[in-house]
Amino acid sequence: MSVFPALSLTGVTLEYPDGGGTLKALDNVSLNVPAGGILSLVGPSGSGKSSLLAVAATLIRPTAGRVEVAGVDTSTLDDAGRTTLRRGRVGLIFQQPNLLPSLTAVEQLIITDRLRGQRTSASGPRALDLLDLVGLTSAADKRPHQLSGGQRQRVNIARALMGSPALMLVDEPTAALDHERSESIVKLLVHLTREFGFGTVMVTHDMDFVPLTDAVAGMRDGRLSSAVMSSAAAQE
Ligand SMILES: Nc1ncnc2c1ncn2[C@@H]1O[C@H](COP(=O)(O)OP(=O)(O)OP(=O)(O)O)[C@@H](O)[C@H]1O
Repeated sequence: MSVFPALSLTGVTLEYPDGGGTLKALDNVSLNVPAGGILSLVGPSGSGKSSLLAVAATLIRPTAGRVEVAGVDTSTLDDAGRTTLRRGRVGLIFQQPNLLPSLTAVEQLIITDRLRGQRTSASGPRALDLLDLVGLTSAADKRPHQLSGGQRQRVNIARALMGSPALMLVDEPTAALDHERSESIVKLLVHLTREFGFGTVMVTHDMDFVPLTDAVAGMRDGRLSSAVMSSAAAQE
């Protein structure tokens, strides 16, 4: 497992122009997510949760502060370097799986290797292994309209594992699912976090599943309450 935290934010502030002034979407946020640990991020609408994920994903540069992904200080990278880091080391899982309607489950995974510029015969077997791991062995040849909401989210998760992510950023993965399916998706994310040794930040509105994760941090008005992540949990 990596000696570096999967994600380290130090004094991160993100301002948006707002009328004549500025709005602080993130206000001096510091956070460490160890490899193999999973953090729940909760907070009211507009508190800055998506902004935190966007900064961690290197999609937005912060106004101030430091963002390190797997030990890489992202402020030292140009746009191309950030894109390479994101494609190679960051997995993104959103509420809506955004699968391509014409592709089968296994093709949804293989295409991500192509997008990374990797044309290798290993993509197919790896994609099938990952579908197996998320419980979709028999659904590899099905297209999105033939899958349930929970199965689509599992394809989405397997797709995010195709690179070798050090950091997994997950935004409301269960918002479209019933309670039982939601719980099994969160349990799967916890299991994969341990198994693959990446760090995970999961935004959730559902407090029921927070105890399944290692720690919880609350956001309010761009500020983060302390999130102490047990390294013991990360090393289980
Ligand atoms: N592109 C933008 N331009 C200007 N202001 C923005 C932009 N994106 C977000 N904001 C503002 O930044 C603040 C934080 O927004 P953010 O989307 O991060 O909150 P959130 O906690 O993810 O909300 P939700 O739970 O509704 O998704 C809000 O006040 C929002 O209006």
